[in-house]
Amino acid sequence: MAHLLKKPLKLALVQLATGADKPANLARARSRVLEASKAGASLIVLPECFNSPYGCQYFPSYAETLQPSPPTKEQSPSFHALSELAVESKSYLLGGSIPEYVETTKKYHNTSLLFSPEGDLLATHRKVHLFDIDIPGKITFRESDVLSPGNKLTLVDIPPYGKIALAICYDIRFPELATIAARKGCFLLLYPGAFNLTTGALHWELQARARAVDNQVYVGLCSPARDMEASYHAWGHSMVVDPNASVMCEAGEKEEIVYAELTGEKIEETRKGIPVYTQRRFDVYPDVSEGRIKFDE
Ligand SMILES: NC(=O)CC(=O)C(=O)O
Repeated sequence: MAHLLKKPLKLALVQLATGADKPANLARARSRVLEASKAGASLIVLPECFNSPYGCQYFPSYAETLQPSPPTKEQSPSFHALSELAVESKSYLLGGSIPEYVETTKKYHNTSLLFSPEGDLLATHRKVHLFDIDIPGKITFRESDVLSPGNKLTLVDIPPYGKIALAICYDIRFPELATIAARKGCFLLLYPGAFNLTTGALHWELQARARAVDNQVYVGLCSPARDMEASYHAWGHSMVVDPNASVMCEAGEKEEIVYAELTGEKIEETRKGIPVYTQRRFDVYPDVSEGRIKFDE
């Protein structure tokens, strides 16, 4: 049987310390991505809102325009920084997310961008599930006050490795998206994400391990570093989880790069040992991946 992951892949998650200065964020991202590439990573991930602070009050002033593609440097300095950096680092590079403004619709989105080692934009994913929560005395957050949701799943082929799925932070809480991506052949689910001190302690690792064990695939979560001077306190703890739901690597709270070696054999071995993958009873319940789904493959 052909492996879902056709060649071993070194994945790097850059838990970047971000601040209010966008050019400084981009410069910092550059030096950390080059460090990861020197360490042998061929897929490098930056966190959610890696070019800006995270918060509704920041989205409009940091937003960049991506259309028409490619945008000019004035429209999207982050697009060009990522594209050039992918070439320089000779890696697949996921710009975790940036605030995006769409002139035609006058809407803002939380959008991640994946570039090939040749610097081409392979995919964009707009956060599908917006982070609207209210835990009294702890945290209230309403992304939908400013942002609009994306309306598609994003599965991308990254030759010679195979297919990966892109989603952002709160998207991880919706297991249907992960299940569909896995059933469509993805070997890795990537979630740049900024959980916080309340929800991070509760659910960050649990969600990562749950999506992995449900689907017997690799899962990567990449957070900004924690900054207690910022208005939003990111959880940190970027991690890669293997298809058996074991944590392969985990960052602390500060800026750090964590690495994991992914192999197709590990997926096959996990699925052979506990063969839920082939034991599903779609005669009893429907296969969610067969429904009406909006894709960007
Ligand atoms: N920030 C998010 O989008 C999600 C989050 O913090 C959570 O789900 O918890």
